[in-house]
Amino acid sequence: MTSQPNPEPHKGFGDLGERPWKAAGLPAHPGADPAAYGRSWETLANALSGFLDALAESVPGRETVEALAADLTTWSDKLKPLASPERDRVFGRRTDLHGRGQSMSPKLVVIRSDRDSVEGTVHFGSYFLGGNGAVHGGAIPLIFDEILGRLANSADRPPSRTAYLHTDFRSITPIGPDLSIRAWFVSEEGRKRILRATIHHGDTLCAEAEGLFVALRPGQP
Ligand SMILES: CCCCCCCCCCCCCC(=O)SCCNC(=O)CCNC(=O)[C@H](O)C(C)(C)COP(=O)(O)OP(=O)(O)OC[C@H]1O[C@@H](n2cnc3c(N)ncnc32)[C@H](O)[C@@H]1OP(=O)(O)O
Repeated sequence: MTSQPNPEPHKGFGDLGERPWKAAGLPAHPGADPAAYGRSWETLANALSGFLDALAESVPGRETVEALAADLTTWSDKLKPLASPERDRVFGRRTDLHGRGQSMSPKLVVIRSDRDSVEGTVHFGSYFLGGNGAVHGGAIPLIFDEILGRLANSADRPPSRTAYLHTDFRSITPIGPDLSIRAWFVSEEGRKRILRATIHHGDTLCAEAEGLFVALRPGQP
C-alpha cells in the first residue's frame, strides 16, 4: 500500500506510549498527563538542553568546572531517591511537548502531521557537534528513529519497534540553523511498516533514511 498524505490533521502523532497502559486498563501515568506539570517540565527540558549546548561551547576555568561538578552532584543526589519505574517517569514521556520533555535527542518541532506523514523542524545545538560545524553522524539516525518511530506508532496502530534504520548522509548537516524534517509511510503490510524521512537545510538534502518497523506480538518487549 502506498499512502498519500491526508490533509486532515490528526492528534495521533503525539500519543505513542499511552495506549499500552490504557489497553491494560491502567490509569494514565503522571508522565503522560500534561496537567501534572503544566509548562514547568518544558521549561526544565529547555534549560537542560540549553545547558548542554552552553557546556559544549564553553571553555570554563578550573574553578568553574569544579563548582559545576559539585552543583550537578548535589542535584543528582536530590533526584536519586525519587527514581521511579519507567511507566511513571516524565522524562521523554511528555508527548504533548515538542521534544517530549527530554534532552537525549534534539527537539523535533512538529508543524503538520496526519495519519501517514509528519513535517517539522529540527535544530541541532552544539551538544550534537561531530566536527567542523557538522552534526555527529550518530545523532542523525537518532532523530530519524525518533520521527519515524513516532509516526510508525501513531494513530490507532499497535506498537512496533525499529528492525532496521538505513541512513544516507548526502551533505553535512549543519549545527545551528533550523532544518526541515519530513517523514512518511511507504508501505504497511501485515506487521511490517516501511517509512522514509529526509532532513533539508534550505534546498540542500542533508540526510535521508529508511526504516522498517515491525509490530510487536502480544507480550513482546
Ligand atoms: C508516554 C510514553 C511516550 C514514549 C515515547 C517514545 C517515543 C520514542 C520514539 C522512537 C521510537 C523508536 C523505536 C525504537 O528505536 S525501538 C529500539 C530499537 N529496536 C529494537 O530494539 C528492536 C530489536 N529487535 C526486535 O525486537 C525484533 O528483531 C523485531 C521486533 C524487530 C522483529 O522480530 P520478530 O521476531 O517480532 O519478527 P520476525 O523476525 O519474525 O520479523 C517479522 C518480519 O520482519 C522482517 N524483518 C525483521 N527484521 C528485519 C530486518 N532487520 N531487515 C529486514 N527484514 C526484517 C522479517 O523477515 C519478517 O518478514 P516476513 O518474513 O514476515 O516477510
